[in-house]
Amino acid sequence: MHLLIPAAGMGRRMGSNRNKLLLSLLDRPLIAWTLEAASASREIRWIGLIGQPEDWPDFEAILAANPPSKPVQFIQGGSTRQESVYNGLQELPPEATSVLIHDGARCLATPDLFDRCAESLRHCPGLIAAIPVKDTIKIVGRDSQTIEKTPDRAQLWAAQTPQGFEVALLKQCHDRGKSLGWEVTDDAALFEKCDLPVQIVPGEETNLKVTTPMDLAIAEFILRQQRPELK
Ligand SMILES: Nc1ccn([C@@H]2O[C@H](COP(=O)(O)OP(=O)(O)OP(=O)(O)O)[C@@H](O)[C@H]2O)c(=O)n1
Ligand SMILES: C[C@](O)(CO)[C@H](O)COP(=O)(O)O
Repeated sequence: MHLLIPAAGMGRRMGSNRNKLLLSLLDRPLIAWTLEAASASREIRWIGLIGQPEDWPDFEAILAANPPSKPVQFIQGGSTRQESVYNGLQELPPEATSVLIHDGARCLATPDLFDRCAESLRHCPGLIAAIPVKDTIKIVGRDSQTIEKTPDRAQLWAAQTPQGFEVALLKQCHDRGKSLGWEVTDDAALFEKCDLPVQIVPGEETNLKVTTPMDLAIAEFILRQQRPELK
């Protein structure tokens, strides 16, 4: 299985002046944890690491400190996550028929989650890891003040990554999105817009996306629970 890791963001919501994936989480840069989990997955055979060229020397140093058990190719990122994944798809080796896409910022995903997604992708054209929403969610008017409605929680799932797709279909969806100016925050949304089915794979409650400084503190807490030897 081929894996693309979008890692070309800035981390504006982190308030950082550099890519948040290079910030420290315990004793290592955040992206090192993501790479370690992908490397430990039995199913992943090749990793495309999508980044901004100014971060490549840091990525090289991270890989040199913990050499992964599979090839890693650097791919130039775009100005949005959507563009970065588009670039990644163009650089997949020709033999890649299916692909998993996993945010570099979801650094607590386990090797087992990668393996379960890869296995499920043998039986469907598109999937995402997701978990049922715990909160009651309100749809609020554009004034950000008044509730318009309360959707049925039984139908609400929080989207995570990995997300996985047949490469040919995902490329078609990205091409269509690009030509029609669609702006989406995940790849499943492109599949949905093209009326293609996306299956749910049970995600992990601990598979948070490190977006804000508070997420970084929570990720550190979870990592200490998962890896008691690091305490
Ligand atoms: N141009 C971009 C923007 C984002 N990403 C990646 O997409 C994932 C999810 O994005 P997000 O958490 O929003 O990261 P940032 O864009 O860095 O954060 P922010 O939106 O706060 O600036 C991250 O692994 C990020 O590196 C990317 O590859 N290319
Ligand atoms: C792909 C994703 O992680 C699923 O939860 C998320 O949509 C990324 O979006 P963001 O807007 O970059 O946080």
